[in-house]
Amino acid sequence: MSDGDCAADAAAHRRVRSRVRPADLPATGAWREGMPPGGRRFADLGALHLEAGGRLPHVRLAYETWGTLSPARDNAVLVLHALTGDAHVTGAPGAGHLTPGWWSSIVGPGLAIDTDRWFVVAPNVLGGCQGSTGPSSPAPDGTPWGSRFPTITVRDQVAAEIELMDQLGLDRWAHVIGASMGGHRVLEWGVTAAERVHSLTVIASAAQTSADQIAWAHPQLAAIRLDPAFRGGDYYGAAPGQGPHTGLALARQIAHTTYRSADELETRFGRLPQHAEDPMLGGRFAVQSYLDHHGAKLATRFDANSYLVLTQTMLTHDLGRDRGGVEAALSQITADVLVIAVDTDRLFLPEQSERIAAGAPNAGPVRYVRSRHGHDGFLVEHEQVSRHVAGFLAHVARRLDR
Ligand SMILES: CC(=O)SCCNC(=O)CCNC(=O)[C@H](O)C(C)(C)COP(=O)(O)OP(=O)(O)OC[C@H]1O[C@@H](n2cnc3c(N)ncnc32)[C@H](O)[C@@H]1OP(=O)(O)O
Ligand SMILES: N[C@@H](CCO)C(=O)O
Repeated sequence: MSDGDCAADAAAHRRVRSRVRPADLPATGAWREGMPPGGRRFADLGALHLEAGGRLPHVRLAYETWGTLSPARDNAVLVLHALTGDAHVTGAPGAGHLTPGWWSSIVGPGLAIDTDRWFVVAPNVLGGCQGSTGPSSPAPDGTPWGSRFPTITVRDQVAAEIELMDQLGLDRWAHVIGASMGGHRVLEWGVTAAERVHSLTVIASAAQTSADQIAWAHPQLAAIRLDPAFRGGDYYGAAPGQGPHTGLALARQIAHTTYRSADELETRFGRLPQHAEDPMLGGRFAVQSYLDHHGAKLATRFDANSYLVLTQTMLTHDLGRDRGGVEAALSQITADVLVIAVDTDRLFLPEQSERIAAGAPNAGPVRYVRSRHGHDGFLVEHEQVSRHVAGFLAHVARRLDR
């Protein structure tokens, strides 16, 4: 079994995947200066001592790169994915393959994060299942960590990313950008390694997880843990397709509802039945079918233990922990900061973005994406996100004299 395999428990699902996923991309050795971009690479980072205690004896991060590092090494941009994202941000030409990524409309030649200009690096997060060390990776005894995977935090994830940066030979990111869970890490970079980041963009995120967000996550965690196929987290030896897919799909259904706005669901689906199904006779409404679809789809591409571990890092996310509170922590950020919120986001409320902008000394006013889609607006509203990010990066380039 390879490190961080999202489908470790679901070989059967490989047959239904409709397109090539990052796990199928060519794996190459670590990136070295002067190398062309292309494919997924791995960085072996050694042991990591964890914030909550304990250690991971061997940490590996999978990552992809696009563009070329400038001779002055001043054009490196770090892109940090959200909960179920991965290192495959874009399939821009020149990246060695043309499979679209989750931000293909934002990152690429001539796009907002212009890979003709910036050297872009995107790691799969620690705890994930797309090549980086996570619960499906082998523990020292050679079997998957499963239930034994230690508690990790956003700070541990960033500590691993700092190790990656060192291994790549980079001193300072020109820019670090991420949304949602990616935004947690962006902010943590800004505090933990203030001197190593020139500028930040944090999208649809928060400096501290709210009670409401913890509440929404609570039944998601329970849905996975209560699936009999979860087996306390040690399900990797199960027959193909016998993993905790039901629990994971249910968790995604709960989450997906929070990723979209009530208004959108009403406008798109209203009370329409799903095709010929009759809700009066036990059939589904269209919105139920929509959630079934998204739940089932995630279960084909993600590992339930990673979902738990990463969700837990979001729950414990608190930029102010042991730093005198959120405002004291935000005040330590020296980077220029762009904060973007989605006006209809009912999970990461615009107030949470306003708090970041008010607290980070070099943040401008919050820029709003106007969308009917809610939290997922950062993945859907490409033009608006591009406009805000491109404008800010032009400012960053001027400040760097690039
Ligand atoms: C950084 C990251 O976050 S990376 C991870 C991003 N990707 C995901 O999160 C995957 C989950 N998908 C999503 O969250 C969203 O689809 C997004 C954000 C990627 C795109 O949003 P939208 O373009 O608005 O897509 P939408 O939410 O309408 O979903 C479309 C899907 O629902 C399906 N669908 C729509 N109506 C119904 C229905 N009544 N019954 C069943 N399925 C339905 C469509 O067929 C389509 O399926 P497909 O994605 O398999 O092609
Ligand atoms: N669709 C996003 C939402 C979380 O921000 C994801 O799955 O990562």
